[in-house]
Amino acid sequence: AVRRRRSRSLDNIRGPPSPSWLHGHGVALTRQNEVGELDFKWMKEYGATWRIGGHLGTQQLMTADPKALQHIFMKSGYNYGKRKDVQVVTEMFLGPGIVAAEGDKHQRHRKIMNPAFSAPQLRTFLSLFQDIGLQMCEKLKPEVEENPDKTVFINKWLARTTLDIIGQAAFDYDYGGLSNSESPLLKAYSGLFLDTALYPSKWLILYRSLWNYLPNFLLRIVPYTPIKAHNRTRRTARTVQGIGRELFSQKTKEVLSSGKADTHKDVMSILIKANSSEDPRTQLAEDEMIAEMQTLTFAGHETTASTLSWMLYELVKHPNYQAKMRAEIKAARQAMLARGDSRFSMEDLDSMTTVMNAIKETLRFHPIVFNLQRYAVKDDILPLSEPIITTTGEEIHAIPIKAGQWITASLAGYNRLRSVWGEDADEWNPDRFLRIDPTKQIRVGVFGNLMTFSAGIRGCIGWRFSLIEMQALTAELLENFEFARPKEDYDIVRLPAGLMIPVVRGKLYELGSVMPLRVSVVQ
Ligand code: HEM
Repeated sequence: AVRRRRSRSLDNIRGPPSPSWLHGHGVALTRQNEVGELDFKWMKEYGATWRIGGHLGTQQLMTADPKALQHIFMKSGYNYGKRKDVQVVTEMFLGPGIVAAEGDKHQRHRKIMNPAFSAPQLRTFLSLFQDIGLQMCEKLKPEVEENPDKTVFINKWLARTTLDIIGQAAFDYDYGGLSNSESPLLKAYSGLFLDTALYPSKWLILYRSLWNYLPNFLLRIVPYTPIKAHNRTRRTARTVQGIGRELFSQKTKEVLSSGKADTHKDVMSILIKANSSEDPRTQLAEDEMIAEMQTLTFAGHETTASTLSWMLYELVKHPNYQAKMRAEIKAARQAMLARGDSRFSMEDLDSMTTVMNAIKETLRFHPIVFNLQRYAVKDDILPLSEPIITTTGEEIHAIPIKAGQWITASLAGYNRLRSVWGEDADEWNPDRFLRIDPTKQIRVGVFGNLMTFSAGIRGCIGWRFSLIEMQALTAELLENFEFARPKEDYDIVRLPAGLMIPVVRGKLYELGSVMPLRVSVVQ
């Protein structure tokens, strides 16, 4: 820590004064009234890159700059690593899988997982997404028909739906999200972010920062510190692991028994096949494979459900756009029926421009992963596309970075840059994608020049899965239902709880994370 303090290299970068020597801005960032509140404020004051206070008087760089993000995530390989505290917390949640792995180890995980996430493979899941989407509609319909004024917590319905989708697509297994309200997984995940990641205490924040200075053998012990958030995390992880272990041994037997290998198309079977044909020295171990299942279950459901919830929230605020999307879906349905098909093909869904733009705009405006933490593995020069003015009044286009420097990538900030998204970047307006020319933007991210799925070798492996799922579910939802403001006047805020979660202002402890909407059946 002393060495890091001495090697401060950001003295000439402007930024807000640190509110505390002990915590820096660590506490303030977790206490924002809304996700992005501080990022947007600081961007207005200092430009797209600025300095914030770290723990024990250290400095951190925060950036939303396109070129800087491209450099960190897409051009530097593993030179900007995940911090140890982030790795340990991730491993507590998800086990020793792809998200916690670093360097060569990560490459090994990614190599085994990549084949299961190719575009042709994912397209085969479309009819599954549509089936489960329809099941959700069939279950929701009687509830809203019976009581048209009923307020529906749509995020809960979507989470149950996406849990079933990931269960079937990834493991050919029914998690019972829609059919069983007592589903052990639903129970384990319910309220998880509120219990483990919202408003961590000052001491927990500091304690975790200090993990970065501990030797690896001690890092194996810290998750067992008897802290409520850690206990809850490990309990949830144990439940998911238990199911994963059973499924894994069953699947391994099925897939590796002769003659059955090619009949299984779920992600896990593909992974087991890919792993078995690897050189034994680079194969994933059983606990790593089980961690992959934990990861897919966790990363593969709440993320998509949450993004869809935010899209419906915006569609309630923009009823004309909602009507435009419904008309587009209906027209596509008629064309599809006229040619003798009974289901939308991937081409049909891809041709729905207003739907796709609403999804893209929601990913931009409401990035559920709103920032990512990294540290510089070695000295470097960080290039900027948006030059900044230093404390001495000089304009600079690059920042020297010392090895060990902590950097926070503001995904929420980048997604609101006026230079990239236009003067109306602070408004939800899907039509911006009709006017934006992506070839004139600096290329970042894996999709639509957005940073929401991150980028490069550690970018979201499931982005295409999620996109097809959102396209299919949106078509089903909007064709069947209309979404409007609930009778009660709810003020929704975006709280930082690891992921960005929707909460009714003033009702956090009463309702938990909810997205209340009025839902009626389209006549
Ligand atoms: C709207 C939906 C989603 C969003 C916004 C999202 C976002 C992200 C982000 C920002 C990362 C980088 C995390 C980091 O560097 O620490 C990531 C990684 C990952 N995501 Fe997603 N994700 C979504 C859906 C999914 C789905 C559906 C799956 C699986 C089916 C998935 C699986 C993963 C995995 C396995 C990683 C780790 C990749 C690696 O480290 O190489 N995600 N995601």
